[in-house]
Amino acid sequence: MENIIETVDLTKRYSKAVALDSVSIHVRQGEIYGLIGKNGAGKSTLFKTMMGLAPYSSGEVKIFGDSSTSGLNKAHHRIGFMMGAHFFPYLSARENLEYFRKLKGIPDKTEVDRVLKLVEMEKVKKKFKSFSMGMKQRVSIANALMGYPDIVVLDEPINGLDPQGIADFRHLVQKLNKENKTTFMVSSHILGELGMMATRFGFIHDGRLVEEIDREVIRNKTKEQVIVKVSDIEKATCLLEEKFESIEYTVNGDKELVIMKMTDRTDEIAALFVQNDLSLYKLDTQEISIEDYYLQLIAKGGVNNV
Ligand SMILES: Nc1ncnc2c1ncn2[C@@H]1O[C@H](COP(=O)(O)OP(=O)(O)OP(=O)(O)O)[C@@H](O)[C@H]1O
Repeated sequence: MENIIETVDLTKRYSKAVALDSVSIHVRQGEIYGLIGKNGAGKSTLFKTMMGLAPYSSGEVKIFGDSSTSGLNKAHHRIGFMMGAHFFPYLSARENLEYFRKLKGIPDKTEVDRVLKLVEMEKVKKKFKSFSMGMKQRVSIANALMGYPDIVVLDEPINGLDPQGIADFRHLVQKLNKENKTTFMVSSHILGELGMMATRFGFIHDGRLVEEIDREVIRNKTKEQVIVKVSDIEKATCLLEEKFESIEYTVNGDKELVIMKMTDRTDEIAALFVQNDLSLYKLDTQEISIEDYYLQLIAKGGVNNV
């Protein structure tokens, strides 16, 4: 698959802070790319530099394979972008979107109705200022979808949505991705929700992209853990290292071991501990959540052997 958005060693410094530190992302055509990071990780800065709204200190931004200023200007017109929900307070959703339709030069007058229906806001008549946070987000998402953009970039679109709104949003993104082949790039600090939606992830932490990974690859990696609770963790790890060459494990607390890629050898592990007089309180295989995967990744500074 072709990279539709790419950054090469993109670095952005504010006077003191390094907001982006040599970030190289690769968003491929047709995917739903989840950009995951805590508050302050650099997600908004990445979007702003990608969209030409903030200058960067060094590196390169390429959209549709073009990094020239004129190429990027053209590309930005093919991207629906949402960052916050900033609209005229005394206008309705329809009036606000009508304003942006004209501003964006979209000739089709039915477009406002189409996108309002997509976010289930077509019947709302009241003014923007009296909207709930979730309604504001919906209008903002609708605005990004106007004009059938090839790429839709959404900065924290889930913020303020209730659980039903989050589920609706997920279905909408998946539907547009499938039916219109729209590429999505969506950021969030709530990984659980994007975990159910994105086909690929970029994990960003302290301005660095720590990993880019397909959902399927994470799924395979997170399937293979054996969780062991045992009376003497130190002895258990010594036994494991003696018996199994290049075993990978982490220790949770003082009594739980998480052993990677050994789900087919649980009998041997149990026998090893019992024969060496260890009390085995638990031996289980489990799939870890993408959230746990991410937390482990961050804890290890970006190298995950899960
Ligand atoms: N205009 C600015 N001037 C100085 N520092 C800034 C500015 N904008 C962002 N930063 C800093 O850059 C870093 C990245 O911020 P950014 O807003 O991109 O993070 P984020 O991942 O989008 O988080 P959030 O979800 O909280 O917005 C932070 O340390 C932030 O304080």
